[in-house]
Amino acid sequence: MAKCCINPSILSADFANLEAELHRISNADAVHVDVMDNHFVPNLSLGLPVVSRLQEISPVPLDAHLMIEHADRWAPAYADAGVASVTFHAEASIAPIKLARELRARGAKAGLALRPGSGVEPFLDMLSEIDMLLIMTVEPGFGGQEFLDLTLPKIRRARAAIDASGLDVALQVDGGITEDTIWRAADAGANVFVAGSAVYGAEDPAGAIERLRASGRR
Ligand SMILES: O=C(CO)[C@@H](O)[C@H](O)COP(=O)(O)O
Repeated sequence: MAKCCINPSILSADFANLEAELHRISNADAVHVDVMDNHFVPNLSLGLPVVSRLQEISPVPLDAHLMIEHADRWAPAYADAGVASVTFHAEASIAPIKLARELRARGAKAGLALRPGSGVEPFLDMLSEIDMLLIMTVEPGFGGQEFLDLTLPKIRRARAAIDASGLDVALQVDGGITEDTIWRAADAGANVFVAGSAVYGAEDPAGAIERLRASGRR
């Protein structure tokens, strides 16, 4: 695998010491920021003002995952805040191609996310409009869940379509990623991995990132 990017999810971090927590994972490729609105998912996390502040203090680029309704309305502001990669849910967007173009026009990479139960096929014709496809490997909303094996065939189909397209689209997976599951997602074709509990639950988050990389490349 050419790439095995690990993006720790700050949902699992100690929010009281966020700046210190961010510096403990400075060997990560990006930090995955879970934005939840308590409507699209049954959980509430943080919003644009906090993400903007994180943007200022993070030693690595931000990878914002918007688990929010009305993505078309709210996502562009995250690109304007300088977030490197902004991922919105296909299920929360009325015009995903238009939104992806808008994010890119504002200088961000555009990501499209799918819930475990959403098919990938309806979105394969927009691969040229996005920089990353995120296949959720748990039901979005909470950290600490079990990796859903039923998502593996979808990851394989997405990988085949990306390879056939010849486009440089990252394939991200998020949820239940551990040293035991990362290699299976990698084997199916994922190359960007979000890990919350496996990183922040470890005594040495930087070491956990390296162990995940090694397992993802095996
Ligand atoms: O967005 C989500 C869940 O909605 C994920 O980013 C999780 O926060 C990842 O945490 P772990 O499953 O790795 O503990």
